[in-house]
Amino acid sequence: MDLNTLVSRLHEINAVKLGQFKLKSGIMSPIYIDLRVTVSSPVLLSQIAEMMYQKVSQDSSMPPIVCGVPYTALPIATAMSIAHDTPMVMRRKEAKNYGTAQLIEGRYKAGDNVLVVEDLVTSGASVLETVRDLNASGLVVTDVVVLLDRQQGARQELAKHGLKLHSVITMEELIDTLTKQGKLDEPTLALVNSFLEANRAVTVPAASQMPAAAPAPKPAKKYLTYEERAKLATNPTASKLFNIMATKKTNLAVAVDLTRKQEVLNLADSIGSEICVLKTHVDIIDDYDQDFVHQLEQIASKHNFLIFEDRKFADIGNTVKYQFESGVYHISKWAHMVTIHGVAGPAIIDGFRDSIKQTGAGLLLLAQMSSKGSLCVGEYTNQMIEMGKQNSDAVMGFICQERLESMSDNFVLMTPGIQFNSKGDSMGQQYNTPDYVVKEKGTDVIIVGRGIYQNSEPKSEAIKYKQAAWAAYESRLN
Ligand SMILES: O=c1ccn([C@@H]2O[C@H](COP(=O)(O)O)[C@@H](O)[C@H]2O)c(=O)[nH]1
Repeated sequence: MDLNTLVSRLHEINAVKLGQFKLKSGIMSPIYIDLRVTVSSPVLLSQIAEMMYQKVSQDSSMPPIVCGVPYTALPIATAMSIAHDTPMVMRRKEAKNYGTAQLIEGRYKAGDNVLVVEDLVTSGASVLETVRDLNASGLVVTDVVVLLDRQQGARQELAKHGLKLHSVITMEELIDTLTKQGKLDEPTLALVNSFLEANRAVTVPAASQMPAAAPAPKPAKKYLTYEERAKLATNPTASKLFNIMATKKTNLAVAVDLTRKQEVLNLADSIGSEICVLKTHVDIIDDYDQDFVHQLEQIASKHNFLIFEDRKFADIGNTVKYQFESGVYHISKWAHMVTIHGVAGPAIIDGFRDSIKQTGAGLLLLAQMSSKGSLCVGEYTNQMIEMGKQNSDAVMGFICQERLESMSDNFVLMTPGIQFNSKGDSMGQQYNTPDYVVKEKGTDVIIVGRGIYQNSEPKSEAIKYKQAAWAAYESRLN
C-alpha cells in the first residue's frame, strides 16, 4: 500500500481527528491520530503491520523477536508476528503479583534482540518505558518501529539511548497528504502547523527516563544496599531514611500506639537508639498537645530517627490539604512522612504539594495492607504503584507486604504486621516475621507495634527485632 492510500484509509476510519486533545506528555494538540480504531479494520491493520515490517527490513536487519508497546501496538505486533512467523514477547504494564510475576511474557533468553513496535511517537516516553522493562529482563533493543513519527523530539530522545527509530510516515507527510487530498482546510492547517512548530521537542516525563546512552543490558541485580538506594531516591525523606538505616544499621520502625503522651515519649526515648522511624497515630493520644510534638521532635533529633504519622489520608485534594496542615494536629509541621490511600485518585497528592515543597516530607502509599480480607490487592495495588511512579518527587514509598517487580529502587518499602510469636489478633491483624518479609518478600523496613510496646522489656525486645530485620537485610545482599 502506498502512503496516499494509507492516509485515505486512516481518514475513512476516523483515525485522524481534529480538535483539542491532551497527549500523554500533557500538551494539548489540534490533531490526534487514534490508531486504536484499526482493530475494527483487520485488513488495514495487517497492511499497516506489513508496511512497518518492510520499513525495518529495508533500513536495518530485522530483529528476531517483536514486542508491542501496550496497548495500541499489541495487535500491530501480533499481526506482524503471525504474518512473518516472528516470535513475540509481551510487556505487562504492571507486573502481576501472583504466579510468575513476570514483566515480560513469552519465551526468550538474555541477550535476545527485540524490535519494539509502537503505533506512533511524540516524546518517546512510552517506548522508553517498554525498552526499560525489556532491558531489565536481559533483552537487547536497538530498533523501534512506528507507523507515525509526530516529529516532536522522539527520534532524538531515542537516539540518546542508542535506539534507531523507523517510521512509515511522518506528521509532515501526513499533513501534506491530507492537504493534497482536500481533507484539511486552511485555518486547521495553519493551527496544526503552528502547533508542530511550537512543539518540536516534547519533554519525556521523569517516570519514563532511562539512563542516557543505553547501557549494555544485563540481568538486573536483585538487591541494592540502602546506601545505593539513598542515591536513587527521588524524594528527600526517602533518601534521608535510607541513609539513617545505613548509618544506624537498623531497619526497624516502631508503631507506638499508646494513648498517653508521656507513655509515647518515654518509649520513644528508651528505644530511640534502635530505630530508624517512630510511627504515631496522634489522634489516639488522649492528652495530645503541641508540647508533645515539641518533645517528640527533640527525642527524634537526639536519636536520629524520623517521625511517621500514620494518618491514612483518603479524601479529595482540597480536604486533605486542610487535614494535613490545619486542625488540632498541624501534621505538616512535624511529620516527616504520612500515609495516604489512593481511593480518591491521584489528585489527592496535590493536596500535599505546597507543604512538601517546603519541607521535603514523603508520602507513603498504601499499596497493600496486613489485615485479613484487605481490598488493597491486585489491580488496586498496581494502580498505587503507578501513582507512586507518576509522583515520585512526593511519594517516598509504599506500605506493602512484599516487594513487587514494578516497585523501583528509589522507593522505601515498609511493612506492618510483624511479630515473632503470633500469627494475628482477634480483629483481623495478620503477622509475619522480620526474616520472612525482609529476606523472602524483599521489603525494607519492618513496622512493629504490640510486639514491642506491650512487651515487659520493650528496649531489649526492640533490639531483638532490630537484629533480626538487619540480619535478613544483610543476608539478602549475598
Ligand atoms: O496494613 C497496615 C497498615 C498499617 N498498620 C499499622 O501498623 C501498626 C501495627 O501494629 P501491631 O501492634 O504491630 O499490629 C498499627 O499502628 C497499624 O495501624 C497495619 O497494621 N497494617
